[in-house]
Amino acid sequence: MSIIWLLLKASWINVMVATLAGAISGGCSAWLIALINTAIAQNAPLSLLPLFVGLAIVALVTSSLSQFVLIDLAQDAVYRLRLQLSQRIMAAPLQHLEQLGPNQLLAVLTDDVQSISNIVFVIPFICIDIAVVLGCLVYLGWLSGWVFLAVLVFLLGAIALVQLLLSHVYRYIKLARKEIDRLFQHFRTLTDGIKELKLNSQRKQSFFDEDLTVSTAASRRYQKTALKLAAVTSGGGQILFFTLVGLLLFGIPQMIPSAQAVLPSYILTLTFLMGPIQKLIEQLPSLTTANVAIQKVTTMGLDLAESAEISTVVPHPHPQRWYRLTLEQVTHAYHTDSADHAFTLGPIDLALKAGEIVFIVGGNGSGKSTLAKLITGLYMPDAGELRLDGQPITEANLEWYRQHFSAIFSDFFLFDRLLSHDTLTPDQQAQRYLEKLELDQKVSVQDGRLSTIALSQGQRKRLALLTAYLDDRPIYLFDEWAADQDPIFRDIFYHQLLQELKQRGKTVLVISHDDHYFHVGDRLIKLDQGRVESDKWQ
Ligand SMILES: Nc1ncnc2c1ncn2[C@@H]1O[C@H](COP(=O)(O)OP(=O)(O)OP(=O)(O)O)[C@@H](O)[C@H]1O
Repeated sequence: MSIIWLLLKASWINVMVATLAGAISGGCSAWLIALINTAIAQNAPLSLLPLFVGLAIVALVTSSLSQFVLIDLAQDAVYRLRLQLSQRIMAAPLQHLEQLGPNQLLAVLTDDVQSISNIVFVIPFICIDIAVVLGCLVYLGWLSGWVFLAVLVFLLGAIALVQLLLSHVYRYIKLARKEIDRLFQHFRTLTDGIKELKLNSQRKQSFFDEDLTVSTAASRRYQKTALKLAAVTSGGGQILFFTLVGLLLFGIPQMIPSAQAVLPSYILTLTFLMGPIQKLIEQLPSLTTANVAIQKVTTMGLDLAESAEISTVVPHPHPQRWYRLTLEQVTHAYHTDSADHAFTLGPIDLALKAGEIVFIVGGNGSGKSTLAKLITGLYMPDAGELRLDGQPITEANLEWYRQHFSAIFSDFFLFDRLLSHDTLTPDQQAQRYLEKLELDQKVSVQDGRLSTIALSQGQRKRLALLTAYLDDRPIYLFDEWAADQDPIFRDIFYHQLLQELKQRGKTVLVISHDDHYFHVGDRLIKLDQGRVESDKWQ
């Protein structure tokens, strides 16, 4: 049923057009059957030929129209679903996405959307088959009210039985879908942890036997059970169909003697119906899978939409001037399953001035990156307030606020497409920076794209710095940027690049463990267990 809602939401007018065209096509098909019955009874008089040809043409044209409308509708629905989900992911708060984890998001974006897309492909054919079945039922009703009533009672019983079997299919498909989340997690281990797996055969074997095989086997078990139940349902449907034909042939003449005359027409119509009914039954497992997928996508979509940040138009996407950024009693807690190990940052009071080089230091897990995410607006404080030049940062101006920052986190992502806001083209600007970062022998830029990003970690970080330079934001944040640099370039970074940024009026926040270089900062903020332990100007 969810699939119908998906289509109705896409465009109920088109659903109506398709339904009407499908109904006409189904009606014409039923009429054709009636005509064939009449023709057989009357030795096929030629006077019936024009009607026969006309009905066949109308049935074909309306069925094609209905299919075209449904093809557009269904493919548009999947298109919108993909974009809407991606937009919702982009709009969801970072912490919420971190809690969900990449596996769940990927499973929905790939597996579920694919299941929906698969069924959407056959929806037009399913609808035409339904229209033909309904049209024929109307014809059967017209042939004989009593026989139709008997057939209807039988069909309702059969549908209830099929529905019962389907509810079990649904249960197993849901269980199989649950395993998919776990499988995606293992696939990520396979791709991201391949080096570690290759180097440790014991770990590789235990991962393969105890994680990957267990999940894959569970998924196979549930899928097999679901498909076998679906096969039983399909076989049951066929048996029920033959039971109905038998009932009509041998039972009805005993119960309703007057119906004897219409029975040949009934049997012919039901035999004609066998094709569409069989096809409908064959689609049941895919329909059930798609419904489970739609439920998953809807739940995830609603969950993301509920937590979505307010989308705002940023009035000045490249802000340059600011004077004072303050954090007042700001706190942030990570919500984990175990309350004993939950980490809380703050309350923190800080005032940052434009044009400073500020070092944020402290031991592992002291909260430096968490503080960086709060300062850059990636996390909203649980309590307390951020203010930029006295203006409180709320959801309404968060997007604008974030545009003040260019950050390279330790788990940075490198885009190969460059953006530039200068009068120079990105290629010209980037070439200058490539030389400065000693990468011009390795990488070139053409049409705003880097020729390669397959480089060493230190070189990739230099490319990230290049994109940050091109961003040209007023505040730069580097989270352990120099950790992967060779001693010579590390020295260039602390002594030359940071100073150049300062001379250009930029504020630079540097998270660092390089205590040899702490002295190059104007200020040193030391964190310990989520609190500011010391804050010194030097
Ligand atoms: N996504 C997360 N979910 C739950 N807890 C987290 C998450 N990220 C960090 N933490 C917790 O917050 C604490 C502070 O982490 P944070 O990354 O801010 O420290 P850090 O000072 O940057 O450490 P390091 O020097 O090792 O990079 C950690 O001890 C961890 O327990």
